[in-house]
Amino acid sequence: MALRVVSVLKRRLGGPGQKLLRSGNLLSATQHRWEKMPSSVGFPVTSRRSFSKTALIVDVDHNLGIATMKMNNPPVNSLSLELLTNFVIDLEKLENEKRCRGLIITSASPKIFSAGLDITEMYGKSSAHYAEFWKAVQELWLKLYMSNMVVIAAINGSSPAGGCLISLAGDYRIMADNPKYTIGLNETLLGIVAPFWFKDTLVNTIGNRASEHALQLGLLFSPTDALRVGIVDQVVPEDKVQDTALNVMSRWLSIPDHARQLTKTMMRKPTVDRLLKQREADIKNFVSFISRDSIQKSLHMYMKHLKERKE
Ligand SMILES: CCCCC/C=C\CCCC/C=C/C(=O)SCCNC(=O)CCNC(=O)[C@H](O)C(C)(C)COP(=O)(O)OP(=O)(O)OC[C@H]1O[C@@H](n2cnc3c(N)ncnc32)[C@H](O)[C@@H]1OP(=O)(O)O
Repeated sequence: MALRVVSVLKRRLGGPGQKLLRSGNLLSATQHRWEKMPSSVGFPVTSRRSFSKTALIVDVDHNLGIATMKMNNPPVNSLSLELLTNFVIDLEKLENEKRCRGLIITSASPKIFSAGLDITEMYGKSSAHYAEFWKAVQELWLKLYMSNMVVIAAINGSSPAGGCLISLAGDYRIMADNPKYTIGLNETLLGIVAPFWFKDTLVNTIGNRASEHALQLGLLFSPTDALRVGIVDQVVPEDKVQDTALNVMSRWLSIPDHARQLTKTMMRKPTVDRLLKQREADIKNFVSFISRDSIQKSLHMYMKHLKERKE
């Protein structure tokens, strides 16, 4: 199957996309190599590099120009300060790899894409810790939302709150068709409020009315409902998520990088600028909000509820 997908990738880049690239004199080293491949054989992986850090496994296929990043923070891929920090470091590395044009984000442990922000980072800690944590959350969103790479979320499990934000920050979302999985910004269920830039990212994806409805009620959507409302772009059988991501990537990579990137910037920059203009104020706001006794109590109760569910 993987070879078939690679053939599709080569065919796609040999088509109109390739012509566009040629006319714009924009062929990247990776695409040159693709062009030389005879179409009857699968694409040999001659240059593959992996780096694995705590909580993140990154695999770069230089021939395809695609990196796959697997969140690997058991049991639920909660976004701890460490995971957020490593995520940002690895994104920067990939962004600087000229031949890496596409990124697929997924989970190393099927069933949970990511449980969102690590709640234990948000209660019973110092103000300095909350500030550091929030800065890392901001940093990841800023880097991901404005990435020069094509970013596809291969959502192979549940994806509440911060997990949903990571998916929304990408360019395209593919979710596994399993009614047990849910996705959405459910902050209000925890007694907290999605910050304005979480809200903006959702509004940019599904529009104002659907966002207001989803945010006020803290809705967690099944894959079918997520597709209906537009939170995800495609729902596919569980075992087809990765191949579909590669296939979709080939379509996106057939567009000349500079044109696609400028378009992405044009669409997203106003949203990003809103946070950049008030980044420090947003951190202060988070610290003061999360430090409130009532909020600390809500988070504590929520964690207790998560644990009691199992008993
Ligand atoms: C007006 C101004 C506003 C300014 C801004 C201020 C406010 C703050 C905004 C903050 C935005 C927050 C974003 C977030 O992402 S908050 C996190 C939201 N996440 C969730 O609600 C998900 C909670 N988890 C679950 O629903 C489930 O765990 C699951 C992901 C569906 C997985 O279910 P299952 O496989 O059954 O696993 P368990 O529930 O048994 O969980 C296993 C252990 O993991 C712990 N856990 C789960 N989620 C988290 C988490 N997010 N953080 C930390 N730990 C988590 C769970 O307690 C279990 O622990 P145990 O084994 O020790 O019992």
